Amino acid sequence: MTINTPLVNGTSYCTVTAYSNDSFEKTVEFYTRFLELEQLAEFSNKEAAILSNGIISIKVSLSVDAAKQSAVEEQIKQLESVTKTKDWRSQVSQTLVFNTSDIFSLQDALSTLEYPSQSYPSSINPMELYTIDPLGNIIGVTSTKNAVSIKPTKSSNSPVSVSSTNTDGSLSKNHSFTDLSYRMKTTDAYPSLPNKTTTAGKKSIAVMTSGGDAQGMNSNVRAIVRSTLFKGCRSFVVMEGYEGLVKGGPEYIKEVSWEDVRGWSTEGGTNIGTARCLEFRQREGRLLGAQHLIEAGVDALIVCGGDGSLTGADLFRSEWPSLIKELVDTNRISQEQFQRYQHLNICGTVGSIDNDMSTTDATIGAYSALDRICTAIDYVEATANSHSRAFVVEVMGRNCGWLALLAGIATSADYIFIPEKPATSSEWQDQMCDIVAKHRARGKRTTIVIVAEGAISADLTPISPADVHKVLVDRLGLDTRITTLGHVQRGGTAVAYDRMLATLQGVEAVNAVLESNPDTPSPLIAINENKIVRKPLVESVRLTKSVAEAIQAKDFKKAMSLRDTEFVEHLNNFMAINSADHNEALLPADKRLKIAIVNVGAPAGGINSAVYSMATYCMSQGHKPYAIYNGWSGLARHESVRSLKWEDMIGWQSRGGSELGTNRATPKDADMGMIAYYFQKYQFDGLVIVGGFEAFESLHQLERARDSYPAFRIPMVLIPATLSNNVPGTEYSLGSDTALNALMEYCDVVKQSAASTRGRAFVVDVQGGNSGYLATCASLVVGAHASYVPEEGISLEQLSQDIENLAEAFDRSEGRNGFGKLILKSTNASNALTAEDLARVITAEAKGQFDAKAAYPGHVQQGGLPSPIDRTRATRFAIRAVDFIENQQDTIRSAREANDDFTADDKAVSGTAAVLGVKGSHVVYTSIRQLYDYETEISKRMPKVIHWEQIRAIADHLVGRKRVD
Ligand SMILES: Nc1ncnc2c1ncn2[C@@H]1O[C@H](COP(=O)(O)OP(=O)(O)OP(=O)(O)O)[C@@H](O)[C@H]1O
Ligand SMILES: O=P(O)(O)OC[C@H]1O[C@](O)(CO)[C@@H](O)[C@@H]1O
Ligand SMILES: [Mg+2]
Repeated sequence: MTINTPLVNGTSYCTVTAYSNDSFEKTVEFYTRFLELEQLAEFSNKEAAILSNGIISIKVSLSVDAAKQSAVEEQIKQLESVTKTKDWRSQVSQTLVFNTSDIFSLQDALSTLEYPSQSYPSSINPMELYTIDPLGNIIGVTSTKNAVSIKPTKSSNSPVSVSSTNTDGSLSKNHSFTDLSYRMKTTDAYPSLPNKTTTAGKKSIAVMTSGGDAQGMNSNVRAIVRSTLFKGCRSFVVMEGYEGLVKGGPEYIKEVSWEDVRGWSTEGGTNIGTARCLEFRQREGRLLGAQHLIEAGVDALIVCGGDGSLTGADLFRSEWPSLIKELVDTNRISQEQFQRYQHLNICGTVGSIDNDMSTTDATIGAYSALDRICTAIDYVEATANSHSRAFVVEVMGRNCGWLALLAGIATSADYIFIPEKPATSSEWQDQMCDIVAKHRARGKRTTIVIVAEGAISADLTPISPADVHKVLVDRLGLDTRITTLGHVQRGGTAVAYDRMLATLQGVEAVNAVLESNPDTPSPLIAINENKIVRKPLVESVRLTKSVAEAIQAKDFKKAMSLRDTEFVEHLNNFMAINSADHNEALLPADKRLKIAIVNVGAPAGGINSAVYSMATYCMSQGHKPYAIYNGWSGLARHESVRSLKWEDMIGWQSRGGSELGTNRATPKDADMGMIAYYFQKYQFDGLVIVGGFEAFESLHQLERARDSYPAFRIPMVLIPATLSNNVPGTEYSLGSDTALNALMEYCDVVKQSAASTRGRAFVVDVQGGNSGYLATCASLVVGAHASYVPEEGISLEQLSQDIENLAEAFDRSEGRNGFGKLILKSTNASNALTAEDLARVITAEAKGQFDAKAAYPGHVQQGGLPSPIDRTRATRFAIRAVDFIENQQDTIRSAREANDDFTADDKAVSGTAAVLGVKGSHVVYTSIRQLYDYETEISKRMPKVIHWEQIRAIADHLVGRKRVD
């Protein structure tokens, strides 16, 4: 803390800094003291800042009354006592990583220090936090609402200025900082990159896979091995799960190197073997396990497995003291070993297709298994349709219904059976037959019923596919077949989501074991609301067990609540869309609306699913859904509006492309007047736009046109859908997952070709406009040697470094397989260099040692069928969009009634035209005004803040890419 001028009557300037990375409690105390100080002195100028490693700083100018001077000085001393005294500059890292929940708690305290700003209306952003570099320069501004921070990229060169103002409006700071194109946001969503440590005190970290194999386990092992080595530690794998521990020795507990896991991300199953090991369930088995770990000199064990494996891990942890005591007492380990291995440093990463572990939203493998199920059902649909048959499809999941539920939504199945929502035998029979019969009566030629392998009726009796088959045949006379998908569900390579999840969790698991001390509870690495987090293993195991107990006690509500955070919402969504208008509408007649939907921009996976879900949900609510075909130009030129009928949309949930037709014209391009005319004619009460940046532009234009055209004075909402994932207001757009998977599959094939050719690299040209999201995520999931994105550009220094790295890698390969190299280049990463040019440059520089070729996946990146993630998220978004239109009716009505000149400047009214987005797992709505005016780099068609910088760092780190700063 510095007091720049002595405290005297009048204004004195005082800088106070709190170091929140040290202790959160300390920081809270700091604020409390700070607020007390505010009671004693008048603050005329306040600045709150988040430093670049999460440290909080506050600067104030104090006007001190002479009578209170000593009290103020005393209070400042108190403040000093909760302020870290070490020289913090040496500790400040360049990466900002802070815990969002901490920030949210701190906001309450911070909001009392309202920091006014002219660049953001205070009603929108009551306060800004500043990111400050180690030398005290402001390098970014943060909205406390989003708890995001902004920092410039390293190779930046275009100046961006940030100004802040005092309470009286005078300029307080005007900073220019260089920022290449956009500012990157780093939150705690991703694990921090491990810092390289020295080999002093080298630890040995082992990883094993256990239980049923799951796609993505190999990515997890690869990330753990490489992060371990990067940290200067020794890396081991335990072969064959717990069996390897029980058997022990170098054959089962093997030391591995960086090269041993090369290319593993693209391989299915688990390359280090897995097993269901009976001996480990016995104490003697665990005793042997402990002995063998100690003999191998392993300090920490990371277990990738399902609920069973992690239950075993938890038991092993709790028994450890007694196990080593017995080992030393029976001379199976030495006193020295006994002393050294006092604590079992253990960590779980959840790998299982079942998604049945409490406290994590997704387990590694679950989305890949879902993908296999949806692909199989999409296939079955074709034959079912040909014969007009019913199919009962049994899916895995043990006692969890997640796979069946999500597959039910993604394939618009007619009926599902899951353990969490059982019915009595007569209830389910009647309900299923009623729904299937209604679907058939409306012309549906296929019937798909999904049965989770753990399905039960309300009295806990298992429901088998044969039971369901019998009812469909006996009561409905349907030609019915049973398809048991079996182990196909665990087959094939991991989808992109699982590769990312497994990789990020692997990196975090190594961080966790290295940071742990004997007092740290053993962690499980989970994903919550899209953030990689640590949970106490013991608690996760306890909660998981309580799901089974709740089902046994027939407390199904509790069982469901212990599943992942979206489970109940998914179930309600499934029920709402699958019965459409077959029953009495839910809303009374006066609440029923006419809602239009339109697709704008390029096709993206999930667009049809959004239309289908929106329309069927509207029907179940009692609304009338209208489709605008062929975008705004279709409407303006051909009045292409039709009300959507259930029977017209059969199969749309799973279909790629856009059934309604889409193009890039905005309302202004098409004809604003004609569009308003048709809105008036059809008396729409709400509008849902599905699309990317042109859809965003469209919403902006319509909202601004409300003053001139009363027909647009209705709630309007945008569902973001574009593979570029560049729509402001959301971290995720429909279609980006489909595109990522399409690109990933393409890259896997190209990489295989490169590996077989030996000495070859491919430069893959990646779509995405000015957004490097797709190239960045793809580089992580395919293990690309390097990626170039528009946000960073291509510097000659980095390019030459990458070529040098490439030469080194090919040198090391000595002609072995597995050395296919990929470089991903966003088309817009450079205006000067195409993928072709890059390939030529690399070939020339390689001087015959290797060569490079360009590869252009082009529009293949739009994907064929939408991925299950895009389908199920489309359903969630569409239903939320209709809810939004319902909820905004009163606001818009009173605004219409109150004012002939529609005052869209009013915040509540402008909020009725919004972008629906996802932040973490939360669906949020942000007004188009706020986004367009303050959060968008219009010329670049990009949000000002992007959230995935850390993925780039991790992708680079796992392939050993050297960066030129
Ligand atoms: N209660 C327990 N005590 C000791 N070990 C256990 C326990 N439960 C499971 N294990 C060990 O973990 C192994 C795997 O458990 P399980 O077969 O339940 O699979 P899982 O890890 O739940 O994975 P998945 O369900 O995806 O197949 C078991 O074979 C056993 O070796
Ligand atoms: O592969 P196994 O041993 O036959 O086990 C099948 C079980 O494993 C899982 O695939 C994963 O737990 C379950 O869904 C299924 O019940
Ligand atoms: Mg299990």
